[in-house]
Amino acid sequence: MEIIRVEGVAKSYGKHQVHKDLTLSIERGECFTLLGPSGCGKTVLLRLIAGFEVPDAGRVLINDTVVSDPAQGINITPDRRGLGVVFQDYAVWPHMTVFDNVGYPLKIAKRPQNELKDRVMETIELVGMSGLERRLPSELSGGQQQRVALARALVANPSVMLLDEPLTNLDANLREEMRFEIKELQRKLNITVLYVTHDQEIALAISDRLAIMDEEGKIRQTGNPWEIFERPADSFVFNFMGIANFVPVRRDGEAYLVGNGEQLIPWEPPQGDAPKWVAGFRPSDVRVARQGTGLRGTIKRANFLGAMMDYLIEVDGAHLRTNIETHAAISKGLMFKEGEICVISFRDLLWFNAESLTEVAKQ
Ligand SMILES: Nc1ncnc2c1ncn2[C@@H]1O[C@H](COP(=O)(O)OP(=O)(O)OP(=O)(O)O)[C@@H](O)[C@H]1O
Repeated sequence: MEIIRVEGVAKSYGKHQVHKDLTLSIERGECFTLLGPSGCGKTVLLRLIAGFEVPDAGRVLINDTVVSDPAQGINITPDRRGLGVVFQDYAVWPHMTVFDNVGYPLKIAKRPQNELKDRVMETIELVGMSGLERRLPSELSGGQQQRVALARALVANPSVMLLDEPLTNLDANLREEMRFEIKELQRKLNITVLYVTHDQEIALAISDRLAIMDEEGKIRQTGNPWEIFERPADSFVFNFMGIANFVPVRRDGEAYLVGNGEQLIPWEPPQGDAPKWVAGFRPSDVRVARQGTGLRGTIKRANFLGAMMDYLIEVDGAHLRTNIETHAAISKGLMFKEGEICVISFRDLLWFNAESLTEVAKQ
């Protein structure tokens, strides 16, 4: 059952149209991520849902209640939408203790003192901050401050949490730890989370479902992490979810050749009659060997990245990237040097129509 519904929403700032006719549904109890490049309108959408912005057209519903509908003159204020919000720039208040920061939403809601105290202590414990109630934010680490912001968003028992890139300012280790904690909290409290980020890894790690938004604010695909990664709806999604190789192919009778060369691509050819095709594959979907069947190429660049070896390979004028675990490369004799000859084959490959580079040709 859906808990948030955005229906045909449009939003412009002056001449700049950020959203036009955007529709999106979020199910009760799921962790839903909105993933898209910087500036595509993710924060604007969250602010529209939270009630900090009013749409020019369309409606927003929360729990089947219309909370924004300019056509009807409806605009419920943020504090009456039952949402917990952690915005990137919505930091904790520096002059207030942890206790006062977390208790603030209950204080302005004029909740009785006893209830406020119990609930604040309970929420502080929930985010693992017990014992630090009297500290000021300046006496906390970045991760602890982020926990305070989370606690403040959770204290009023919201049915939905809106999180806007809450981990951006944390270092890599802390980011990973916090993303597991957010997921744990969501499961434990059985609440709905709408998470906004441009970080693919976080999105794949925490989401039940995710939506991929392009630069124009258009949603290209909605699905679970597996569907988004393995069954991208188009080349934008495919490319956005990791480095992708797009290699033009030449059709010659039944043969499909790379670039201008004479080598057959060792993969089922595309069906359909697009005038030109492009083969799309991720570096991890390329197998590299010293001999055997496959496409012959030349190692143009060999980069040691610690756990991985990253190779740039030229095949008949086309350049493609592949990577292999360093341990595997050593044990299998695949530590290539620049200029060496290699043979490549594929674990997975998708055909794209070269004209638009948007539609995946179904195999
Ligand atoms: N109050 C505003 N006035 C004018 N333009 C705005 C306003 N808020 C957002 N925009 C513009 O709307 C576009 C979308 O901004 P938004 O903050 O939603 O992007 P985002 O996808 O969240 O990006 P990021 O991942 O970098 O945070 C941007 O071009 C931004 O400049």
